[in-house]
Amino acid sequence: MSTPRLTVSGLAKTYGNSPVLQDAAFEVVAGEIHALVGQNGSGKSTLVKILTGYHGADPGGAVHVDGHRLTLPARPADLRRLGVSVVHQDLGLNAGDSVVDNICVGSWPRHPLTRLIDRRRAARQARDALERIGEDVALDALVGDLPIADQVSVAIARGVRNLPAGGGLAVFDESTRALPPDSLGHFHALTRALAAQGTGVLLVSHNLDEVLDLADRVTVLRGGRVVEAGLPTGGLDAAGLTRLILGHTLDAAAATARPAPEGADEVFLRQAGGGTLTDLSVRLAAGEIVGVTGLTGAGHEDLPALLTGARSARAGGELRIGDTTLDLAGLTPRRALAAGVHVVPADRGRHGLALELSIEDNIALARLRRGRLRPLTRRAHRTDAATVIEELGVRPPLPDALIRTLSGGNQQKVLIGRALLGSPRLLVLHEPTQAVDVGARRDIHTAIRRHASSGTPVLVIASDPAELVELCDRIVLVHDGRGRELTGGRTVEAVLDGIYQPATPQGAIHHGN
Ligand SMILES: Nc1ncnc2c1ncn2[C@@H]1O[C@H](COP(=O)(O)OP(=O)(O)OP(=O)(O)O)[C@@H](O)[C@H]1O
Repeated sequence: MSTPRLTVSGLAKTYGNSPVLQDAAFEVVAGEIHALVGQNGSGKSTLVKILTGYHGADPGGAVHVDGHRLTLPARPADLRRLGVSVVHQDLGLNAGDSVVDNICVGSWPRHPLTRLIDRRRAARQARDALERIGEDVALDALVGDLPIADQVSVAIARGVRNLPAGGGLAVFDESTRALPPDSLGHFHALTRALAAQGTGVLLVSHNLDEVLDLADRVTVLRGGRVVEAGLPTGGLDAAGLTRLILGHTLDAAAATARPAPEGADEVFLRQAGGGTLTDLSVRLAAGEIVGVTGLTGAGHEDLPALLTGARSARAGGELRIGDTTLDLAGLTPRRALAAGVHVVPADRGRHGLALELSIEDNIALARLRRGRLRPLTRRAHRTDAATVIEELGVRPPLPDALIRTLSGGNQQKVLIGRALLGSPRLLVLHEPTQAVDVGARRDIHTAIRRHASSGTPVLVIASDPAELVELCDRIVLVHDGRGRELTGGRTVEAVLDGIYQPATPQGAIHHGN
């Protein structure tokens, strides 16, 4: 076997009295893609944060990069010298900054005497980094204006900029979590090319297909301990990997589809437009789960903001819920809530949860926001929190735990569980299972189905075709701002085919009353 780029041995981390990583040991060798997987809260981010210098470790453990021992907590200068870099969750780019700024942020080249930023050298380094991965992106462009494929290139170029040619260690920390399926291929191709040059790649991902497709070997964390170190992925399938991650298999029967609800439409979203969306109509019967998807920029991602009333200035169309008709153009968040529209955003940190408050307070806050006149008693808040923790399997199961201290997936569970508590007349979920492990995804789907079965219509806006096929009774595809329903079989292939095809008049949804 070739030289280890990374050797982790006896690594441990304790927060207060809680050991979250214990005696972790594994190796990443030159030129391999090595996946690090585990349930939410199993310690993956903690390990990555130790590798990248964000956290120190308990005494006793060691990290070696190319045979050199890294002093912990790792210092940025040491990481640069040894060639360790990270591509952050969701690419971690700043949309409002240029390509050069995004690639060079954190380690600008400076003039040796004046210590001022040397912009010419920065541009050269950014271009070199892009060239190394075979990409060519306009250096002055604002990253937010670039197509997602180019944003992927910029994020990876930033990751490789400080790596020695053909060497070093690149850590991809859930980098593809929110990437749409149409840019995943590009990401995977660049990652493979990087490893082929000799760089070691450590890939943290909840996407089992991605792990099986991309990684050569996998290390599995369970409850802070490594239960498999460097297992070749060749002999593994999704069920086998699931068993390793959870410690048990998932009950296949629990995932089977339920009969599609029938009955009069409870909700009619009619000719909705705003942002990139121009014409989307969706009808939902009581208890129906309808998915909405499309390629990046097709317009479906604008739907959550339209339905919360956050984008009403540029909106058009109407939303009918029972006897109430809301004009999307004049919709305010207060009116949307009063009509019973609950939207769970994709960006839980910015629009969803108060990170410095506890699980219980976050749940109580949501009740207040929904305009309850009478505040609930403390005991009711406790019961709410206990319900969410139990139903979604939140870890740690402590109502007083601060949201900030929860792993990403457990934060997501609180967000979804909280939304399911109320009795919305329309529940809108944007990427409901991002960042959650394979078991939690099943729990979330079961909870959504159970909720729908009590009569709530649910709209799911998501980019993963497999998730939509698994969860939804019907699927609407958005192409160039216009929606049409997927007809025929609901399969992953049909969704993927459909999102590339423009709407035809026959396929469009009937707009009449
Ligand atoms: N600052 C902190 N204080 C206390 N506990 C923490 C803190 N940060 C993380 N933890 C705990 O450490 C454990 C491991 O969290 P970590 O973020 O490493 O999990 P993870 O495997 O990355 O999960 P996910 O897949 O959900 O991101 C969790 O139980 C979490 O609650």
